[in-house]
Amino acid sequence: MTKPDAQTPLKIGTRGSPLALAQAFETRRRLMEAHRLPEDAFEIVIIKTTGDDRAMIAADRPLKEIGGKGLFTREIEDALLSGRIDIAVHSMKDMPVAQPAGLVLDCYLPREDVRDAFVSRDHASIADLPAGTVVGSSSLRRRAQLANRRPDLALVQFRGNVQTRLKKLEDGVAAATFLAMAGLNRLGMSHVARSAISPEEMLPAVAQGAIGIERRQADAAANDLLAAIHDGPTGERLAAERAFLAALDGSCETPIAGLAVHEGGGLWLRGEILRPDGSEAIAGERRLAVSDAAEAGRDLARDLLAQAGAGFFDWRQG
Ligand SMILES: NCc1[nH]cc(CCC(=O)O)c1CC(=O)O
Repeated sequence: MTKPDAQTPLKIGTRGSPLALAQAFETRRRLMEAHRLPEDAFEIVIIKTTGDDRAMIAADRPLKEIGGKGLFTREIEDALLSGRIDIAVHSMKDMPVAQPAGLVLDCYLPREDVRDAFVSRDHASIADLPAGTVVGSSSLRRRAQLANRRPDLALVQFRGNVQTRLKKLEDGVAAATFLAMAGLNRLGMSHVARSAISPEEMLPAVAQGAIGIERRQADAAANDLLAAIHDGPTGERLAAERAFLAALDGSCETPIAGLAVHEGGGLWLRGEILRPDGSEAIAGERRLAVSDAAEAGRDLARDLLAQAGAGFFDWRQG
């Protein structure tokens, strides 16, 4: 394998937010350690995405209204395909279940904490929130789950990167919000979390806490480099979760939660779908062999869809 060096560094593409950069640095560190390469064998290339711009302009609108998940990945994938970058670092929870032709996304770093963090100055947990408290979140899943569990609370849209959202809390736009524990940990900001929310209370997003690294299918050198830092157990968990998501035709208009954990040599997969207003939630689980991840994920999705019945997805037309 031809290894990258200072003359021909491996170009690592990433968005420019502090969290995205922390993820790119972690990827570089793991590649340096696995291959005994110096830092200058890598170049971090920041790719500005349409999503970053539009999110800035329309900070108070739901993501689906400004163009959805793909907005944040399209330019990065174009940069990969054109050769401007060699690998791309992503939060797996933001990634569609299928990649464009010519690209592969099968390298995952060891997963961080999968839980959501409860963030608030005055309150210790969701249970601690008085009726009528204003909670900020623009995540369809978190909004639906909170409305389902606590219909007595008020929700406001709350988007932007971690720093922006914390500023909004400080400014009193809301009394509490949610962030991924993984993001806070990677930013060295775990102190911001008042408590971690258990998956029993709020099942996290599919792939939450996992970093994925995308490459060109034909790039054998990148394939070899990435194989050394891939975390197999994370791959097994995401295989089940993403099969579940794919079978639900998961778009960012659908509140979906899913989590697989290893248990007794196999996997325990839990899933939940909700109406966006929280008026109905349908949950289920499967215990499965690791080798059955794709089939079991699809099977759980079919089960939840059958329980949901006609009408559950009517809001999709709205
Ligand atoms: N949608 C934004 C996003 N994508 C990934 C993370 C956190 C890190 C992760 O889950 O890996 C976040 C922020 C958040 O939900 O607080």
